[in-house]
Amino acid sequence: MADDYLRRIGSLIRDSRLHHGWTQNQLAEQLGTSQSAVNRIEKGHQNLSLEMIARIGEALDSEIVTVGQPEPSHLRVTGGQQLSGNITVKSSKNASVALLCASLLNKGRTVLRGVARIEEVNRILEVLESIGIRTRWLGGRDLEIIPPERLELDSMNVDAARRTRSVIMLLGPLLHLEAQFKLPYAGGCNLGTRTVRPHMAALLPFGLEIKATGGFYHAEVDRAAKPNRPIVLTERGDTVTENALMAAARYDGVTVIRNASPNYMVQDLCFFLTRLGVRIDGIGTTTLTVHGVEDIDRDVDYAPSEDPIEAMSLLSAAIVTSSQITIERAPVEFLEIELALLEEMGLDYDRSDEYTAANGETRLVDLTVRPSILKAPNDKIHPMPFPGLNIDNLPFFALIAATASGSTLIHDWVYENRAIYLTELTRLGANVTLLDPHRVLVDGPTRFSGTEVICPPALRPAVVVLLAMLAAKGTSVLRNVYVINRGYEDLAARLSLLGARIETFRDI
Ligand SMILES: CC(=O)N[C@H]1[C@@H](OP(=O)(O)OP(=O)(O)OC[C@H]2O[C@@H](n3ccc(=O)[nH]c3=O)[C@H](O)[C@@H]2O)O[C@H](CO)[C@@H](O)[C@@H]1O
Ligand SMILES: C=C(OP(=O)(O)O)C(=O)O
Repeated sequence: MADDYLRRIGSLIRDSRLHHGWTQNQLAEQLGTSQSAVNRIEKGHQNLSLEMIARIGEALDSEIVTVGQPEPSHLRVTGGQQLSGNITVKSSKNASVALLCASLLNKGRTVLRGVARIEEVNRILEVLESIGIRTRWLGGRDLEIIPPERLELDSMNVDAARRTRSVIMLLGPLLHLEAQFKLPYAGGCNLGTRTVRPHMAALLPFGLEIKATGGFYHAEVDRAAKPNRPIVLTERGDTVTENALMAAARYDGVTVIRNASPNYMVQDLCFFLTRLGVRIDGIGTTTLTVHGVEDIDRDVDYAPSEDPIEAMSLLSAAIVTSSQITIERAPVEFLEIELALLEEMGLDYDRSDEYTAANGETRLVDLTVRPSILKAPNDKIHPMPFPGLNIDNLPFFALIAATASGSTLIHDWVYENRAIYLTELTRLGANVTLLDPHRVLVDGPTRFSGTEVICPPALRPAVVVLLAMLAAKGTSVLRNVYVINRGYEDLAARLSLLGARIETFRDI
């Protein structure tokens, strides 16, 4: 068994043991082995037979690994537990997938450090591998990416590609590599129609023409085309800005992108491109001036920053369970509006002095959240492109509003479908009224009670339901949690380390 797997299995065993509140000695007793053997197993220093893994799984009443196609996995939550302790925010899904796509711009070796082990990253890795790119976990969470001489786009793993929205970000890099190619329609969260036209408009000045038919975008590249005036994005979208940046990065000239998104994943991509020798003026603003380079062949090392949406999820976990926890490494510059609003609602919390993320740029803090009595905010809550309240954080405000006294109007003007999923909270006892597809009215406070829910097909609403279950009296079941694993690494196990009672199980 490869060392990397042994370490991962070891850490799953450790998490599960801690979840049971057992010492290494206690687990050793159950297994009829020594404490030092358990210690070696947990550190990944011990070869494990399948029989041993099964015995450990049985002792801990938890499936450590599955063999073959995994069945859908579910969570059983015993709510009402207060959480305590410290938890560290992991790197963001959205930056990681953008950087994986951007690694195609580089003929050299790319190493991405501290990448969260999430399903969205796995799907993009499957896509990259299927077209001939060598990818390898170096141990822990560092990823190595080495491109081949020539891509094999016809062998693309279409199933994996269709499960992500991120695959759309291959358009920008591929236009430099191939004169003709096709990509499957992008998937991701099912939030109603999500636009592709802005991507086509942003990439047309680089000669990329796309026809969408039969489930694929068919692309043709006119190499003579040049972006001879500023590219004005018709909407300030994150992935569209990233596509424009990746196209501009290998264009031998200067490209100005206006109405660019300055959001966290875009900033991470800019910092990464800078390491590849691309000069970008205006990082963090809505006008980016990119001094591209025709050829990039560098060995590069970069660590994407921490996920503001995960930080917001953890803040919400503390709030709904009335707990004191410390959230370490929260990227505060992407949470300022959220924190200001929570303060207005009455949240009692402290933040540490700022320090810098491993990318050398992003400002981080540790946030200590204390139990607070919240009231509804004075005005409706609505998202805006950065530096506004992040659209992906909006669902968490519906949950928080349900714990606060008074009425809160949540207005999701961006997505056609996401607000609708927030009505799932009514199953757990919240008072959420859908006023129209974009607006919900939440009346609190709520005494949540446990029940069974199937995950909505959207990441953040699914996490919101899970967090409500942590607050709910009694036992709840959350079914089909792939959607959560798409964006969060071992969320259930990490919450369990804070004292939540969550078990993972599968249908037989
Ligand atoms: C892989 C990735 O990075 N995904 C993120 C990215 O998706 P992505 O950039 O793909 O977001 P979309 O292109 O789907 O845009 C989101 C929605 O916003 C609308 N829109 C956006 C900007 C604007 O100025 N006007 C406007 O109307 C679009 O029409 C669309 O309906 O950004 C979204 C919005 O931050 C996040 O929810 C996603 O997590
Ligand atoms: C909408 C989201 O993701 P995606 O763009 O990958 O569907 C999200 O991260 O909440």
